[in-house]
Amino acid sequence: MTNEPAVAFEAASKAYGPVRAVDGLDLAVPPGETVALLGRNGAGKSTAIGLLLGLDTPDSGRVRLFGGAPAGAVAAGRVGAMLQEGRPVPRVTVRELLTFVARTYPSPMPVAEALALAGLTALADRRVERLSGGQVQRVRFAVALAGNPELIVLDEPTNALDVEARQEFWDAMRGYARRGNTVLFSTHYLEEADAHADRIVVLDSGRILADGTGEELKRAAGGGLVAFDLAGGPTEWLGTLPGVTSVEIRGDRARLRTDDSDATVRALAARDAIRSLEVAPVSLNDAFLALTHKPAAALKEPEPTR
Ligand SMILES: Nc1ncnc2c1ncn2[C@@H]1O[C@H](COP(=O)(O)OP(=O)(O)OP(=O)(O)O)[C@@H](O)[C@H]1O
Repeated sequence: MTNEPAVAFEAASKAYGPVRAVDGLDLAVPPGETVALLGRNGAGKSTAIGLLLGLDTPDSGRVRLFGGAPAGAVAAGRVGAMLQEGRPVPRVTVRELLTFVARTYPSPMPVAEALALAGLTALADRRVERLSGGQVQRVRFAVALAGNPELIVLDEPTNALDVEARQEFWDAMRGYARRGNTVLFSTHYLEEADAHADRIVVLDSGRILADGTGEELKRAAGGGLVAFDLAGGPTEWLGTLPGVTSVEIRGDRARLRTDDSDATVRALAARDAIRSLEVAPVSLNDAFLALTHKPAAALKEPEPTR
């Protein structure tokens, strides 16, 4: 391993006519990190991934993989990818397919190892067209592993999978990441980004809106919510409390947004204004909305877990 980032976007831009799909993107991913690219439809995730894999070239700036041009890293098998478009399912077994793909790489991962990592050992002799959607997605993951890559790039890998298939997919991905490999995946799902990535990069209109852990995004979006009963008390002083960024009064209940819940609660307690006190962290969903300033309808959420 070198000290080079696994992935580096350096002021990379790509426009389609008037649309700046990727707009001056600067992003470095060190080896071993799992990063989620989070954004709404059209945020620029797939375009960024296309640039990263050398499928497209930036209009300006550049993209480097392990310190070199993407095409070199891809040809050497250092990068595996799972893109969105589904290819027709071949009429061969899982093992046959993987064996065939592995032969196209200079130093492939042993087929049995790719099968195990993708959770497909028991399905190795099943024909691909007889698998479920979730299993096919893991076959695509195994195909991406065939070249024994150090970096894997996944464009919305769990789209259209049910909860169980999603969990199985992420288990497979984590097994790969635990070996010290780098993962970059795109998603619309906040919970998936939070649960499976070390770092979340929020993209909007081809630019980075936020970059950090789920916790950091929540903090950046304004910490928490403190609510309590006013019990007929005055309200004009609430906005001056430490940490408070906004005040909302509904009936006899005050709801304060704060970037320092602890300080806000201490100040309220000093005034004995803690009747039916409620303190809640800002949700990741709220954080994302605050960052993108878009209505909730623009977001997709995964189905609730069982
Ligand atoms: N080949 C293309 N020709 C014209 N416009 C394009 C092309 N590819 C992408 N765009 C536009 O660039 C912008 C970014 O699209 P991109 O597919 O990268 O977003 P995304 O975040 O991956 O969205 P999704 O979540 O829907 O996959 C969008 O406005 C899209 O319409």
